[in-house]
Amino acid sequence: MPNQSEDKFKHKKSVDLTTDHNDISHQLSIHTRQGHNKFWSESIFPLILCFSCPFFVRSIVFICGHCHGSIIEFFSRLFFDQTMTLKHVLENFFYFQWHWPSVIIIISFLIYAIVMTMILPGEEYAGPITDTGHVPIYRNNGFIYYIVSLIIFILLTIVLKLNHLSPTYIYDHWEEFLSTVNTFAFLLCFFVMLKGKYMPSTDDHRSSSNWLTDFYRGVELYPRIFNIDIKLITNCRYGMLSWALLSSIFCMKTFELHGYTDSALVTCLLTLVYLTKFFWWESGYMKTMDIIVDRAGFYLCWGCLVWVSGLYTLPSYFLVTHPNKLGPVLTIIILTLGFLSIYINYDCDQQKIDVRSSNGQCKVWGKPAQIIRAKYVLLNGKQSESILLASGYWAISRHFHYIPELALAFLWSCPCGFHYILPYIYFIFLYILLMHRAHRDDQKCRLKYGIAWDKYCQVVRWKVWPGIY
Ligand SMILES: NC(=O)C1=CN([C@@H]2O[C@H](COP(=O)(O)OP(=O)(O)OC[C@H]3O[C@@H](n4cnc5c(N)ncnc54)[C@H](OP(=O)(O)O)[C@@H]3O)[C@@H](O)[C@H]2O)C=CC1
Ligand SMILES: CC(C)CCC[C@@H](C)[C@H]1CC[C@H]2C3=CC=C4C[C@@H](O)CC[C@]4(C)[C@H]3CC[C@]12C
Repeated sequence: MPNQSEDKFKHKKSVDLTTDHNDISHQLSIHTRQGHNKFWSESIFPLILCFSCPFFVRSIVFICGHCHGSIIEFFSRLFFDQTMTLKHVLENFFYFQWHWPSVIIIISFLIYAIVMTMILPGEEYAGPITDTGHVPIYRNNGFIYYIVSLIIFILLTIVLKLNHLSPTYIYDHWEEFLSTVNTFAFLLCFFVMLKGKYMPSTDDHRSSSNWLTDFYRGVELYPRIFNIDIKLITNCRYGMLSWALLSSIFCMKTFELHGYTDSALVTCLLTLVYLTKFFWWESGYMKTMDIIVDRAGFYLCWGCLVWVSGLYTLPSYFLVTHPNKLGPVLTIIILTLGFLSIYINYDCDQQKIDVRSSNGQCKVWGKPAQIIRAKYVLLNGKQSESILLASGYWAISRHFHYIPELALAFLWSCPCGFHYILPYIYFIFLYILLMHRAHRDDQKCRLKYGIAWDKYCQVVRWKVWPGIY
């Protein structure tokens, strides 16, 4: 049920589409909250997250490396073991380090990502028009970038092996590596914030007097330096590729230590196929909430550099020290269900893209697409129209695509077994993130489309889980 404050905006004719979810909640808060609540959401909340997230990622690695993957052991050592005091933990955990080999790897990787993004061929495509009338232009070379990068990685691994070296060096120095990425990511976010405040690339920016808010949420929607799109680099070209490479490196390390291990292979394969799907659909990703709604700040940039490296790779990382034997039957079952989840998730995103690119003149599951034409007004007064698909997956629930996404996260974590909760932290995080995202997206669409969205909600009642939520 929409709440009262949402109702106020239901028939709002003009919606600031440059705003993000935080701005939407900000608009709502004008009507519902008092100043001291704003102080919490704009100062205390970002401050807590900027401190606790790095600490959280670091703790997870520490638990894997020093507490046998057991959260209970971590806390019992913390409270009852004299050799590990809270002071020791905090000293080690606030980790702004420069580990020089890691610095070289990170900078080289970043330069590689930027150069390849610039030189690889691909047709130009446009992102959605912003409220200020800006149309971001990208080159569609994500998939070729991913494939070329994997080939280079394989060749590099062979060369390193011939010289008695291995990319698993990164696993061996994972704590230093992650600390260095963390330092680097904080510096980058600070730089991106300053750039947004003093030299914004487009008019789609929102700066406040509160630097904490600006640091956490970001200032610019489409920051570019020498025409290089920062969000494309951090989210896709660095973030997603590093996820694929790190999962491969952790799988290689498991093989180095324990020989062939089916559990590590299953997790790695599912991750690689999922990320292949991601890069295939990258131009679709550049039209999602992360890009058109969320600005470049700590949440997105630090998240894609550190949170993804530390938390999204956790099942593969955990398997290095906790390998399992699945056997051929379980291997085949998990792989089949995993590939099916990836396919359904992709198909669902694709249905939406197809219906919009054909202006509603396409078939969905063999029948003419059921659509709702939703009008909205940009801040500059111009009227625009979008198509809402009300058949296929989009008739089952309004965010049905999150279900296969969650199923997959569970499937690539379950080779870790069920003795420890740690490898499921990604799954738990994703569950919370997606349920909250479904809510945020509903708010955003209601503000944008008004009655048309309500009409869609009447046809499709459920947010995510049919019959439940
Ligand atoms: N692993 C991870 O950490 C995460 C993965 N994901 C994955 O990323 C992908 C994209 O997800 P996400 O960014 O959340 O969502 P999307 O941005 O792709 O989808 C939501 C948007 O689609 C449009 N829309 C909503 N309903 C309809 C409809 N019925 N017909 C047509 N368009 C509609 C609206 O945008 P508009 O303004 O254009 O109308 C809405 O804001 C998914 O596959 C998801 O599973 C997502 C989050 C986290
Ligand atoms: C507490 C935090 C600092 C949280 C940071 C969260 C971000 C790192 C993630 C938020 C949304 C995530 C993503 C959205 C959609 C995606 C498409 C999918 O196909 C691949 C993954 C991803 C790009 C994913 C990546 C991490 C987030 C940006």
